Amino acid sequence: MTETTTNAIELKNISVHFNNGDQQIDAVKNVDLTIPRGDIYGIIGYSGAGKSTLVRVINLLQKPTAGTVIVNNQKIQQLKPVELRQARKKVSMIFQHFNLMKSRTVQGNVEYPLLGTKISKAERHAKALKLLKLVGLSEYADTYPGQLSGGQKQRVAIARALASDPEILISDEATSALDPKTTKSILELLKQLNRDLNLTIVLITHEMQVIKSICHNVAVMDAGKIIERGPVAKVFTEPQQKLTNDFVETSTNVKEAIERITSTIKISEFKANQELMYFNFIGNSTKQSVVSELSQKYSVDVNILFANIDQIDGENVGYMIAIITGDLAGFNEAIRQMKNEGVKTRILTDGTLERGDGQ
Ligand SMILES: Nc1ncnc2c1ncn2[C@@H]1O[C@H](COP(=O)(O)OP(=O)(O)OP(=O)(O)O)[C@@H](O)[C@H]1O
Repeated sequence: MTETTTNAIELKNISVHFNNGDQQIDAVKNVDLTIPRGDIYGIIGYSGAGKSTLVRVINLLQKPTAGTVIVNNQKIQQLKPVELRQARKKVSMIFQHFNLMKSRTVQGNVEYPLLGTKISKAERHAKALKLLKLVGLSEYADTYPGQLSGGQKQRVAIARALASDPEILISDEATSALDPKTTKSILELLKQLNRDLNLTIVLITHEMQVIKSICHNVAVMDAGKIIERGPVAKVFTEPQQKLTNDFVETSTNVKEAIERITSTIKISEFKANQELMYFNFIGNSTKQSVVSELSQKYSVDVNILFANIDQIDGENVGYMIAIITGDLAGFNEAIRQMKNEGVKTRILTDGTLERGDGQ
């Protein structure tokens, strides 16, 4: 008997090895992963990190070499084939390339998972139409996939994935082939399904932007391991690993901004009372309050070169790069005060975020 929990998925000490001729590939190495019911959980990593292999373990599309897979409180490796078939229906997948059948209509594609089940033809039709309405494609029932845009195809794939009334939806790079606007609309749809159907969503991506827009929690994978995990707002503002930091900086444009700024201004010509600084703040601190606090309270001058505010899992997160001019005492006091208020500061002396730490 497995203990009953509120977790949708528990992977315990999972390893997956492939044999490629003489070579063994360790695609997943001793991974533990717990995903609460109703969560939107992101898994991010570069190509080859082992993300797809790991999520395919959830419905045993990929048998793990070692470890335990618990889905909906069932140890699914112990299920009989007929029970496993039932359990698998509760876990649906969507993919980057939609995998629709060209020769069937949109409605035919959505009905496909219901063929061979006990429900009647009329019920099947009604269910497909209801799902097409849910994904905003009612008027496309008789259309063929070839006549649809990428975003519409993904909506059909989502409707088809929902046909078996799943409790878990796995999205494997489902927005990677879509433009930014369409990506946004598909992510909005996933968010809505998570909310309205209490669908647990496991979302694989290589883009932190995607994680940021809909996930509550995130795990970062590298070379078969989870190297960092936690609530998205925390991982975003306090990345512990360099790889995580790279993903964060790329998605916030901070890295690009630093490169642009340090190539256009000459830090070597700064006066003794000038610093190039990076600020990062969550929640109520705003660009205005950071700037006004610095300039009014501590008599330092702030010349903003870059500023950006992000929404991460419902929280405001701000990033700012500025040249600060002022006397040392006021400057140090300002930094101390901001640190107390949760504003992170770094001196970008050599043009990178790695060196020079005002914290
Ligand atoms: N069936 C297989 N046989 C042999 N090696 C495999 C197999 N499936 C995956 N691999 C290898 O396992 C490693 C992890 O692959 P996986 O597809 O899980 O990574 P990923 O993070 O999902 O990357 P991508 O985003 O490119 O799909 C890679 O080195 C890959 O070549």
